[in-house]
Amino acid sequence: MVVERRCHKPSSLSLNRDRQRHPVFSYPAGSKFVAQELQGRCYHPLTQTGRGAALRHHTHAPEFASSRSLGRGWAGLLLFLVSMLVGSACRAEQPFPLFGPAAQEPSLTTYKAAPGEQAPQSYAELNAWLAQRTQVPQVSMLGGSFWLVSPFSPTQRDSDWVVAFDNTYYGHAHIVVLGDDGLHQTFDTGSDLGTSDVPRGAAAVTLAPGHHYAVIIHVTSTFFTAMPRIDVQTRTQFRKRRINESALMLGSLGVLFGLGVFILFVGLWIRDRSYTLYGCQALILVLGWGFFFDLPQTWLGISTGPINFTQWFILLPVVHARFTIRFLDLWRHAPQMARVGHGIVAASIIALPFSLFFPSLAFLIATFAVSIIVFYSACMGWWALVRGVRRARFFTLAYMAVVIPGMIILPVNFGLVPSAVDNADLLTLMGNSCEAMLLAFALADHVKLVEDGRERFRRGMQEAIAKASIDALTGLGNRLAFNVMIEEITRRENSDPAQGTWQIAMIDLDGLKLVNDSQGHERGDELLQKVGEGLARLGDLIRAFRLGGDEFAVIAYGDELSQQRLARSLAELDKSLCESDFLGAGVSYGICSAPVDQRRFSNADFAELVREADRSMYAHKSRRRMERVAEQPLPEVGSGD
Ligand SMILES: Nc1nc2c(ncn2[C@@H]2O[C@H](COP(=O)(O)OP(=O)(O)OP(=O)(O)O)[C@@H](O)[C@H]2O)c(=O)[nH]1
Repeated sequence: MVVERRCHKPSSLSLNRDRQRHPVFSYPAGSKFVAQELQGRCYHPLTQTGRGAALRHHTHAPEFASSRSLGRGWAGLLLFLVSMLVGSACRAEQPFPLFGPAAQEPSLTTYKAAPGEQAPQSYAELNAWLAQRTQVPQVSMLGGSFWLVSPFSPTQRDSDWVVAFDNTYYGHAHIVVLGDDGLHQTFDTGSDLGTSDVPRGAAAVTLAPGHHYAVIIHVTSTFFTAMPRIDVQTRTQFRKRRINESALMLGSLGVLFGLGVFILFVGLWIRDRSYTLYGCQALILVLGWGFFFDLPQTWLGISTGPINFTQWFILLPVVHARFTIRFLDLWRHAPQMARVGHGIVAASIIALPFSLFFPSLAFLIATFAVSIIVFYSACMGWWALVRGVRRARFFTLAYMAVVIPGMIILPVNFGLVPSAVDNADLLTLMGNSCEAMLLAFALADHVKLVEDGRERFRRGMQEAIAKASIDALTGLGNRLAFNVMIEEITRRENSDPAQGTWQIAMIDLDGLKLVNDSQGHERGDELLQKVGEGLARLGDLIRAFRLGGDEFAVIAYGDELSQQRLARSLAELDKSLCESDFLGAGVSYGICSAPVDQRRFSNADFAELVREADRSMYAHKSRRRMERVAEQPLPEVGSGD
């Protein structure tokens, strides 16, 4: 039974074009549905053989405990790296000239300095002057006033030399260079004065080969960051070295600053606290190192008063600990450790004013604060890495970049072992830049992991929807799939109206109850499957659904001829069922079609089509019933007894 509902004249567009416009039909009809795209609200059905098929092999893998063996591999590699580097640094007999030609490092004797004491005026007075001094083993890390004396003789036949007083932060140094050739040269340097060279504390002197000289330094500082050192180098060598050091210092600061600003901006933009904390952390490091190298005074002429680099480093754990907690999600995975992190934050906040009131302790507090936070973050990263947390890979690597120089430098700073490198501060700054870069990688890696997780979730949802859209018995789409397809068609037609004819057939299976009751439910299921198979074979541009029970529907697209073909196919299916051994089986159906020609289709239009097809199907069914009744032999008339 075919009921036609014409809207406009039918189209004559080619099938290929129609297929392009309606890719939903370009897969074999009757196969299972896979929802391909769940982008917010809209998704469209595809079949098993389409793109959706590739999705089936995807598995869900939670990030935690996903790759423990991989994590242990990384951890082992890092441990090996650290032990190699620290071991070779400790074996070094002389400081390794990392940043340029090695300098002469004449030995340095330290004496206590008293107020009002003057340096000797000539080399000849030196011995008598030294006899009046009280020698001490080394400068106190908590600051004070000291005399540092270092005799030396130039080892090269060169007259242009540079004497540099470095390896430590100091407030004010008055440096006197005396020689047995009558040389008497003085210069003042130090953070309190606003030095003009970066890094601080170098002066050019003219030395005659074969003569003896001495550097006498009167240094006063609230604290020292390491044991002071005097470097004597020819000017050419010194220039090379200073260019290298300055370039590396500025490069490292530039990396920190660039990463800090960029990631802070990204964090504020996407409102992600990890990024914001990371950006702040990098910028605090820039300020800390900038103050360490006296850049505000040297470049900007700003006097920083009681504020020095230490306050920035004490502030660092406040953001650093929170970044670690957030990035590794410690509140969820290790709440005790997250509490420890918050303890570090609180301790740093308390220590900040303390460092201003007790300036000589400021560096020790800063060293302690930085060591604790680096140790905490490295341990947390390590802990997470061993548990297979993928995002901890670059994170742990980043902390190795500061732990390695830290392990080499800290014992040197406290005078416990001889210096292994010639500019420990710069090495630490470079370690910080590497750390910042690796943490930026860690954030990028994290973004990728989040994106992967989102993709897995999306695919999981697609699979779930696909499963929920399939009728398990027949493999046809179910009522959900039917509704989705109608929505999809209306959406497509509205955005890109086509020319053609939409046909909907409503089909009801006859005799299922009889088969169930007389031949058993299994035979009833077989009958349903047979109908499903028959409908699935109807044609390329036809999709069949089992709406529930013994109700089926077909949506087809084509021209008038295809509509007639659909009616013929359903009639053949009915015939084959009637001739089968399923008792009283057959199909009743009604087809309704709506030609479209640049016409907007709504859900209501389709609902109307479905209703009309339904009405026509019931008409067909009742007519078949009447026919059957008519075919039955009339009951015999009583014999009249
Ligand atoms: N075997 C089987 N039976 C089902 C299934 N779903 C529904 N049924 C049964 O199918 C029967 C449908 O009953 P009716 O609607 O009267 O079906 P019918 O015998 O074809 O009669 P008409 O549709 O009125 O022509 C009910 O007894 C249901 O319990 C199924 O998945 N498998």
